[in-house]
Amino acid sequence: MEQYMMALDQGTTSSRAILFDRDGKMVHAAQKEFPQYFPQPGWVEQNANEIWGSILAVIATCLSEAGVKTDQIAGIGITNQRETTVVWDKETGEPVYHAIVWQSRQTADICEQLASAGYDSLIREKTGLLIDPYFSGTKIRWILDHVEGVRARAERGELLFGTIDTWLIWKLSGGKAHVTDYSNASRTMLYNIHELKWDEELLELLDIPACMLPEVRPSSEIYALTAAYHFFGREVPIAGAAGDQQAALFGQTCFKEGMVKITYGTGSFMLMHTGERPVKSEHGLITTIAWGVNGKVEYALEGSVFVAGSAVQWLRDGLRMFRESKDSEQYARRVDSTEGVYVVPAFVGLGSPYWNSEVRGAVFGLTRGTTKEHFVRATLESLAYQTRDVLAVMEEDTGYKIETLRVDGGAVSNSFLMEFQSDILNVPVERPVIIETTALGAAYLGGLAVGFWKSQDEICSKWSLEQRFDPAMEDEVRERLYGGWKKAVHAAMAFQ
Ligand SMILES: Nc1ncnc2c1ncn2[C@@H]1O[C@H](COP(=O)(O)OP(=O)(O)O)[C@@H](O)[C@H]1O
Ligand SMILES: O=P(O)(O)OC[C@H](O)CO
Repeated sequence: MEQYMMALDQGTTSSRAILFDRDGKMVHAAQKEFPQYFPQPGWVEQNANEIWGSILAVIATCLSEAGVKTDQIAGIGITNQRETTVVWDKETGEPVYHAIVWQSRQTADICEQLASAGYDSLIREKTGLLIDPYFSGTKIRWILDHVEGVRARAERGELLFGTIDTWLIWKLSGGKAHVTDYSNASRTMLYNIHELKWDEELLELLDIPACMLPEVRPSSEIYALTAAYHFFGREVPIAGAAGDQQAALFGQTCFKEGMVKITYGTGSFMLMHTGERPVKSEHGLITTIAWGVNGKVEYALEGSVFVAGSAVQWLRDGLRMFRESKDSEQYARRVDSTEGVYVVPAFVGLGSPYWNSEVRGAVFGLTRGTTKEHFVRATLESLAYQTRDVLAVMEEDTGYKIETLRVDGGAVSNSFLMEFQSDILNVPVERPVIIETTALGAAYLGGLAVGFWKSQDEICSKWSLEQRFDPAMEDEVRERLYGGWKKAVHAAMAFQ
């Protein structure tokens, strides 16, 4: 009977279960969206039980639609929206508060205090990160400070913290395993990425009890078996985990130093593999752990853009400009340019390379002649401009000239976006056959641990190109357009 690896990809807006065969081909996928909560401007929350429910639903749907039995699943790999923070009771399994999502700005005050007390370089040195509400540490602190009775319960050892990987592994294993992997730990602002341990000084600084924290393990290893009674009716090895951006780097087989990928999902994230060497950025990128595999921890340099595909969702759901995200392409193609319109989608501030929590979205260059088509095109173009902001500083920080860019994630099926991306970077863009690279990376990590695949070399041979987009824009046009974007971003930042 044919065997498969199952990837569980728990993203910001939806959960997916995807089956992969030994050739790394997608056999079947099931996907389910779940609710988002916006309790105050700039806050983004989710319900961890609803996330768990969506995972159970996609597992069941995927297996039944594919006609695959549980004894055909060799193992499970997990990948997740990163930084999103859950705190729950270890006896009842009940979360004490909503999951605070990575995009949420509700800890801006705590960050402000840390920055004005001068902790910037200490945090940078130990964790590779900047002080920003993005990371989990201040989100845990916020829950301990704001939810009644929670601090005392945490100090008595009754509560557990986890990012979404940890929460899912804990639930899948019936509460047996409280673990995370190196890549997820490196997003908490509490983990020392050089000494590979939770950092006591940072825990003290944020007043977070160490007993809440999960054990940190490699990204490819059997953490636990699924609790048979739950749903599989069988004990299936949970054999790999990585944050979604690191999993995408793995799925794109960027195993060599200097290789780069960008994933366009809710946000967009460019990661360069830097080998066993953590590279420090001078220009607003962050240093992160790529994964721990084969007894080795490897690092990446990352540019994190908070709003990418979610700007397209905003056009769709907020402004009701079209029914489906993919319709954005036909509107954008109906005009030859935006005629000077720029959209700066800074809905939750700006991440790399600006790191500005206060700035909000803006539109520039409107005239009486501006149409929906210009507006849609300007929004798609903003995704490409943000990528250029990040790529430019990544080249400066590493000294590498980026020759090609591997792309993946929901929005890369938009060929207009890919053409414009290549034009504005003046770099060829390569779209692989499998754009669900995040899930593929998780399957690979899990599959290596259970012997479904033998080695990273074997995996490398499975990457295949679907389409390459070569730059075709004149230099003068490229620089004029990009110059307009820089002016628009700076004008948006001036309006605070
Ligand atoms: N053809 C398209 N053009 C532009 N954006 C798209 C297209 N298809 C999907 N998207 C956007 O991509 C995002 C979904 O990508 P996905 O990788 O599933 O995200 P996530 O993992 O963050 O939930 C959505 O924000 C959606 O608006
Ligand atoms: O949900 P995505 O794919 O945009 O990924 C979110 C990131 O992991 C946030 O750090």
